[in-house]
Amino acid sequence: MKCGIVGLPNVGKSTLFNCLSNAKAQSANYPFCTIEPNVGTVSVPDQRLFELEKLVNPERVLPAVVEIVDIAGLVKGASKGEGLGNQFLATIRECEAIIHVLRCFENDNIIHVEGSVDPLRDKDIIDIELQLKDGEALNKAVDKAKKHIKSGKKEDVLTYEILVKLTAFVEQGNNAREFQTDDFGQKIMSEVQLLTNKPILYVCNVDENSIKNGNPWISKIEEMATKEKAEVVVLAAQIEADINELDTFEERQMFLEELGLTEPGVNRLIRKAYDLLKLQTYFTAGVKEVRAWTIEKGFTAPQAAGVIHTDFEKGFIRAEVIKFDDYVKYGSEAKIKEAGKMGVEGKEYVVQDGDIMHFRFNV
Ligand SMILES: Nc1ncnc2c1ncn2[C@@H]1O[C@H](COP(=O)(O)OP(=O)(O)OP(=O)(O)O)[C@@H](O)[C@H]1O
Ligand SMILES: [Mg+2]
Repeated sequence: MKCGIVGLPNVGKSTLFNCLSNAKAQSANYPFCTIEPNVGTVSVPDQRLFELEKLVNPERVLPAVVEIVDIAGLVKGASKGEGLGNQFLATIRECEAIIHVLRCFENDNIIHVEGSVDPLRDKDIIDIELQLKDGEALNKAVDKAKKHIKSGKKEDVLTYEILVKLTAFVEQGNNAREFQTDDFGQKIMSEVQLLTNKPILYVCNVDENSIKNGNPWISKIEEMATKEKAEVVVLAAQIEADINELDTFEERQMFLEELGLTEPGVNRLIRKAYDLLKLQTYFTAGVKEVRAWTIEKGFTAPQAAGVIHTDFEKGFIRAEVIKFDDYVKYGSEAKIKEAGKMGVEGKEYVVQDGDIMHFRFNV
């Protein structure tokens, strides 16, 4: 599961990537600094892990991770191969969700490829390029679907009709994710793997001052995002990157507090990205290791077990489930059992966010 960071050149994508990830990307004040995509894994901050650590006292703690890709900047004409055009778009296609960075900071020393700060205009530039690319893909899909309607099958006719409507919708300058359709339409749409149908989250990259005093662009971006049913995160990538460089936790905390923050803005971003990918967490807790595992929402117990090892899924017998709140309330597995709070669940059980799981299986 990957999240791609997109935006115009020189808006702070690599700076953001560096605050998020252990991998380091080159970030500098010139457009097209990034050419090859940078890939990094990001730990998902989760307070519950700290609480379980206190209770279980394990040898190690492993958080959930998501993969983040820092992509080259996109310019007008990218869909026709301008800038790093097509390569850029291919990388986005491989991502399951998009983080779109919008420059909201003024700084005359940092080149803006459009000559001025206007994040809504910038957003439109990117949207148009992605829509053009989707238009190409859709026209091909329509041609293909047209051949199938000769079969006379109702489903084929419907597919064709939906694709024609969707193509017109996108060609009129809309993102596919806003197309109103039923489940069947959604399925058809997902098969075309459109760039503008990926779930999206906007990052307002502001300066330090805006964190304390606000920034006029934020409300405009929020308004736009509400219409799109997308999420917005406001953060100052440069200052967060600087804070990240500090050696001790105490120092970092002190600087954050000076900004009026209790945690880095990127933590909020990671959690939202995790949500955007429709992911959730369950835990395993033992003396050797307390660990967060990533599953898709709706996974059953055997599917969740399969994330640890395929044998766990194949040989699944049952799962013992403790609710996180019970773990904290009773303090140990023994006491939870005593209180009759350990659930025993079968193959049909749908794992809930925060469940602490033990799997019984044979191979
Ligand atoms: N919030 C911010 N406030 C001030 N300066 C910033 C902020 N975020 C990033 N910058 C500066 O903007 C410049 C461009 O940043 P960065 O290299 O991260 O952009 P990019 O989007 O990755 O660009 P490219 O598309 O060329 O790879 C850097 O000099 C960085 O220090
Ligand atoms: Mg970059």
